[in-house]
Amino acid sequence: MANSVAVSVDGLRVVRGGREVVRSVSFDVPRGTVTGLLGPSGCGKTTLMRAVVGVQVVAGGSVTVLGHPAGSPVLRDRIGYSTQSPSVYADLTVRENLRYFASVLGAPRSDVDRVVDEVGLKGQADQLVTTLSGGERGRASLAVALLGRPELVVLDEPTVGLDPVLREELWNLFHDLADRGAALLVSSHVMDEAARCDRLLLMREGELLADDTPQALRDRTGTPDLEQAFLALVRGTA
Ligand SMILES: Nc1ncnc2c1ncn2[C@@H]1O[C@H](COP(=O)(O)OP(=O)(O)OP(=O)(O)O)[C@@H](O)[C@H]1O
Repeated sequence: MANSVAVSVDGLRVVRGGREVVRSVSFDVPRGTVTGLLGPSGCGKTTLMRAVVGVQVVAGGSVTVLGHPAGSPVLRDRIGYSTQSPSVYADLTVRENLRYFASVLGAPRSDVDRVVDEVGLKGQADQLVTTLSGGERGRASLAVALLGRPELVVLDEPTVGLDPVLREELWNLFHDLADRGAALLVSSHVMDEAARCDRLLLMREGELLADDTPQALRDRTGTPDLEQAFLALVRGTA
């Protein structure tokens, strides 16, 4: 039987610029769920995601992804990662970018139309990336991360700058992907997105304050509001 844990992080420590920005963090990301990574700007979310996708030098601890050490070459086409800065070629159209990345990743060509549709860029598929809005460019990057149906999808603030309708559509897409068995690790610094996650990792100053379901966090802190729950955890009153 396949392991139900997609990512296992144990005692992870990361030092950047001479400062420990991730301090002994441990958690699992289960398959078939959307796990949210939430916390204020600068708390270490991107650094943690970089460690999971295997592009971050770590000072200690271990990160195991789909049964392999993070960064193993065998994981290359099993993980989709979308960074905060769009990583698509500005002088190509959306479709040209996706065809190129599909061939690099060995994903079927039919995937191009699927992911264009999933991120809601059908109307812009033949537009040059340079002419896209910021939100559209971000979605083009997201489309690249979804090529090849990765088992783990790591998305760094994928809904920044999007209107509420698009945000809703993308969160529905994330849950569809999880229902099909993928593990998603999605960061946000907007607390109202926390309620949309199956599980939450709340981070502050390089440490994990909580690793639980939204409901359990509300129950534990005695507040119906996740922002208030976060504040209660910060103040140590929960
Ligand atoms: N290359 C670097 N050199 C030195 N310090 C760094 C470097 N990259 C990040 N940091 C520091 O590490 C800490 C964590 O940064 P990180 O980008 O992981 O935060 P974040 O939670 O993703 O923030 P945001 O929500 O603003 O993107 C920050 O204090 C940041 O200033």
